[in-house]
Amino acid sequence: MKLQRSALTGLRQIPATIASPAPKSRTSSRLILSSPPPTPQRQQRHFHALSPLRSGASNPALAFPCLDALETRSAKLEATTRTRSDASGPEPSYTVGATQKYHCADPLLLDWGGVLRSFDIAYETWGSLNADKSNVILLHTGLSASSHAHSTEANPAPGWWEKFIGPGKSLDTDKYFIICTNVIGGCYGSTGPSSVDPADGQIYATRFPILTMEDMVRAQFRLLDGLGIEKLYASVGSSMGGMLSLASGTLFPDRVGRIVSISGCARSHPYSIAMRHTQRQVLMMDPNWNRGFYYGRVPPHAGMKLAREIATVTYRSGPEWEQRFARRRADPTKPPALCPDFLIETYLDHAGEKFCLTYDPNSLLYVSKAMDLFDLGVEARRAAAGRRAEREERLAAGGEGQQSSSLADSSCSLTLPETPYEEQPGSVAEEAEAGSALGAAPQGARPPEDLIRGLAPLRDHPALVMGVASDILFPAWQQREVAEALKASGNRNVAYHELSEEQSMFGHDTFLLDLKNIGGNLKNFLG
Ligand SMILES: CC(=O)SCCNC(=O)CCNC(=O)[C@H](O)C(C)(C)COP(=O)(O)OP(=O)(O)OC[C@H]1O[C@@H](n2cnc3c(N)ncnc32)[C@H](O)[C@@H]1OP(=O)(O)O
Repeated sequence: MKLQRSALTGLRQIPATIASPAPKSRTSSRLILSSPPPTPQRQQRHFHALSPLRSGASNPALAFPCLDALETRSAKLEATTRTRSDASGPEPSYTVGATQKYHCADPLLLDWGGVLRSFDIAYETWGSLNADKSNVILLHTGLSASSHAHSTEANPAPGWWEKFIGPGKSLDTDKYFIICTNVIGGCYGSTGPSSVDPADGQIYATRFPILTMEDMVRAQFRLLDGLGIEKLYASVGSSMGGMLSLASGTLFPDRVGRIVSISGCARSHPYSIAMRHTQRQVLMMDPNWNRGFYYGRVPPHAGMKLAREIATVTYRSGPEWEQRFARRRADPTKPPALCPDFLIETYLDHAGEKFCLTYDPNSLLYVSKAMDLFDLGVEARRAAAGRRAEREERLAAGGEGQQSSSLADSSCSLTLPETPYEEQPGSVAEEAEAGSALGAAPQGARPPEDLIRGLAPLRDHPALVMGVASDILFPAWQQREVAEALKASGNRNVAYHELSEEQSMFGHDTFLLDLKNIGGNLKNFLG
């Protein structure tokens, strides 16, 4: 094998076969041009340093297997588009496994002005409904989960809460009839951006309206209406499901018996919004996203992969990764690489790989935005009610014609203001005094008045709130805030459990993994 001498050190020998010439970059020429004027000695050194450039680059170009893999996937997906005659495109159907489906033919008016003229809800059930239909538990999912919380006869694959559901389990199917739905906005059978708009027979894509948690809950209660279920024994959820659970109780206090919120919150805080923002941005910057109109074409799988990697950083914890991966590299015998190299990097890469073609990218955008918009404070709830009332009035007055103009009004036209934003020192503290600010209240402090009043509809509902100290996405202070706000609103039946770092290092994902504490407390609470 022919060997070349390393240009700068002269120490390393590089096989010529892998020493492909690096592309001439503007950066490197700029660097050379901006060097200080050469002295005779420096000139001599420069000659030695630069001479290998005459016969090629100083160093071989690095290899990028992570980018090769993305390109290969794009090419495969592209080829699928070309070879498929039905023009349905290369993206997966997303819906996995058999579910039951409820079709609601009545329009659903949404909080931010959009409307679904009709919609489907995919759902699955476990256990038996009792004669007076009083044993129903509505189980809410996290952001990207389907209704498949547990295996069923129709779909025997394990569900996302397989170990928590069953006879004698945390959600005891000997006692309760458990219903889990895919949320609207999702892609596992419920109406979402990848569904067809009944108005024109085309896929919604980003013509799908902005959603809220409350919209998702209203759709779920339409399903309950359809099943003839007047009141839930309990509303149970973790993560986004915890938000949905609280939203169910505040929207329909007479139709919910008990509330369980695990690693959820009563309103999204700026850090969680920031983390979801970055995920949406990397996804939307993937050229294949095409402003949401990628159906029938190569989907934005690279953006999805990166979004999932960022999400995974928020789902687990540093202490867990310290124990699990420490600073180990995947292959310490190889030189470092810019592609995944450390075990934590290959882990994130794997998490992104697993997810990038299993969930509809537009669903990720809409559902994660709905999480950002979540706020059960009384001011936000009043404002939403006001908007709805106004919209309903306009629709009633104008009928179908008004409906389309209401949709046009609801389309987002926000642009960044030309005047630079200026921080308002003191305003947050003042708002906190007035009881309406977001923020981590010191332990034992009274929660914001706005939230106490917003959660007041739940004052008579036995409630279980659980949090995890190692969770950075829905931090434990938010769980304490929910529990304290419920108590401050007059609720005397609030159970609060916080798992210490010793009990769980799994961060936000603890709700999926900790059968003993999460599952145990849930079982005790439900009775
Ligand atoms: C915000 C909301 O509303 S909800 C958010 C909820 N969270 C999520 O959606 C994330 C979901 N989490 C998962 O899917 C997890 O896999 C869980 C919770 C189901 C299981 O977690 P764990 O059992 O701890 O496994 P984890 O996924 O961390 O690691 C195992 C996987 O990583 C792979 N892996 C582990 N270490 C490495 C590594 N260093 N390099 C590459 N791959 C690795 C394993 O091979 C395994 O792969 P597989 O899943 O394809 O079999």
